[in-house]
Amino acid sequence: MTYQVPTTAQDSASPRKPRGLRRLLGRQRNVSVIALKDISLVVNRGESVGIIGRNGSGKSTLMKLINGRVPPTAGAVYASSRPTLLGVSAALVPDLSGHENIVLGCLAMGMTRAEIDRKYEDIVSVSGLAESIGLPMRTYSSGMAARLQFAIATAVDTEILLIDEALNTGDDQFKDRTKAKMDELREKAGCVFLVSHSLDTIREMCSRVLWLDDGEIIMDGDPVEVIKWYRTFTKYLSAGDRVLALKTRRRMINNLKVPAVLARESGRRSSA
Ligand SMILES: Nc1ncnc2c1ncn2[C@@H]1O[C@H](COP(=O)(O)OP(=O)(O)OP(=O)(O)O)[C@@H](O)[C@H]1O
Repeated sequence: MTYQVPTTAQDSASPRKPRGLRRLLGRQRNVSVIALKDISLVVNRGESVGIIGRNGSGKSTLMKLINGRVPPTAGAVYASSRPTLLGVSAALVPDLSGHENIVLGCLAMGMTRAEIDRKYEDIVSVSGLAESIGLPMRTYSSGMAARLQFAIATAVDTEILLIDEALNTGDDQFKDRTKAKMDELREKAGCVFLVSHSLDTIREMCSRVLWLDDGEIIMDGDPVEVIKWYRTFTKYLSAGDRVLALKTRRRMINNLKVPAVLARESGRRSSA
């Protein structure tokens, strides 16, 4: 997956001196940023997949690809239904109350008024905001806003849920409720993807973990094992030992088992 980014950096290769504004801004041209390199994975019903990795490793890009928000520049993503992407930046309206935002958010996700009425109490209960639900959202802390957003997003009957960093702002009580909600979603034969820098959250919530680095899958498997090796890698980096860090990275990639991706014609879900 490659992004095309316009840049105004001076073109040192050009012998011609730019004039005026062009000189000030430099020559505009596109540079390619490779966000994901040739990755391949298959996720089955009932799995909750944590995605970890350093800043810029490609986690959010992978979520946007799975969701269909950005099209892949090569390869394809196949899903059995349209995934729902829950991100902390999704728009709720600060001047409206929690109650009004629930109605608005649910309507935006395609729910009917009858469905909203049926699910309203559950949404408020998951958010844990019963006492503040009549107050404008701008009076909420960022953690409270994230809780409301999580409760709204998970109310929709979605088979594939993508969560990008939304769980890290909640307190311990909320974490218990989100875990219960995620278990419920998995039991409904769906699957959940969770991006987070909180390794504890990932270990508690996920049945499988992907470690991404520099656009590549480094490890894919048991949460405890993947987190252990990711911690070892970041520890070496923090200590300035790039050689050991890269050795660890290479060793993990060499052990990686790339899944057999079935052709679309087979009728089975697959991704590339
Ligand atoms: N819209 C965009 N246009 C251009 N480049 C982008 C865009 N979004 C992401 N990138 C680049 O793609 C790479 C992967 O970014 P991405 O946001 O997927 O990483 P991330 O693992 O989610 O990072 P973080 O942990 O910091 O949120 C980075 O090099 C980033 O600069």
